[in-house]
Amino acid sequence: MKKVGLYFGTFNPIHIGHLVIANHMAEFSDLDEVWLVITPHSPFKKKKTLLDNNHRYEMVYEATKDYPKLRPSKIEFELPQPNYTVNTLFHLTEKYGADYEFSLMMGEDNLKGLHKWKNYEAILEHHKIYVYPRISEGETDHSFKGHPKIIHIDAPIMEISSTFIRKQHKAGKNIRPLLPENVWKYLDEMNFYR
Ligand SMILES: Nc1ncnc2c1ncn2[C@@H]1O[C@H](COP(=O)(O)OP(=O)(O)OP(=O)(O)O)[C@@H](O)[C@H]1O
Ligand SMILES: O=C(O)c1ccc[n+]([C@@H]2O[C@H](COP(=O)([O-])O)[C@@H](O)[C@H]2O)c1
Repeated sequence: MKKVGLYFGTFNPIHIGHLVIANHMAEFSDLDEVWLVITPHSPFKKKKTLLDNNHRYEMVYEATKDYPKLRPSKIEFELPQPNYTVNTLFHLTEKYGADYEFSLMMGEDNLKGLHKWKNYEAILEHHKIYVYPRISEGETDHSFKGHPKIIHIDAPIMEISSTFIRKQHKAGKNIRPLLPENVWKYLDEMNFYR
């Protein structure tokens, strides 16, 4: 059974911070593959500046096509919105559970908010969570400290965000090195975030 790490995000757009983390997890943990799941509508985020699902998918596809262990996933496109991760995990397990063991991947920042996620107890009961370091404020809930299903992986810290990229690109700054080259080309040709 293949071990798959699910990396959920809006990827608006995907940047090298995402790619470094996804590759690090695929190479340096016991995961066999990482699937980057493009979320149409993240529960705590406004949809305002969000690019169309298929454009975000296309950029994730372009970023990962030369990496055999990384795969873009459209699975949430057909599920109800906002997209609660517990529903997606249930759906994926029903569909592919015979061949794949699914775990979650998230930064330490997101772990600090996990107790606010829908049915997070059910998520932890059935799945492992791989956590990478991220600079952030606040404390991790004490029940998550030393939790047997929460696995810390020491990946590099890259403080880049899609918000920064969108904003600075709009302001006419050169943000090209922060994006995989194919993603930059697509974004530039399509005139996104202008
Ligand atoms: N530079 C980074 N290093 C590690 N993890 C990141 C980085 N940027 C985002 N993430 C994490 O990757 C996941 C997917 O990222 P997502 O596209 O949703 O966020 P983002 O890049 O912070 O976007 P935005 O700025 O639009 O909110 C999230 O869990 C987010 O916390
Ligand atoms: O299921 C939930 O309640 C839930 C709440 C917040 C976030 N998530 C997932 O976490 C991913 C990253 O969230 P965000 O807001 O940091 O982009 C997002 O794409 C969702 O899939 C899930």
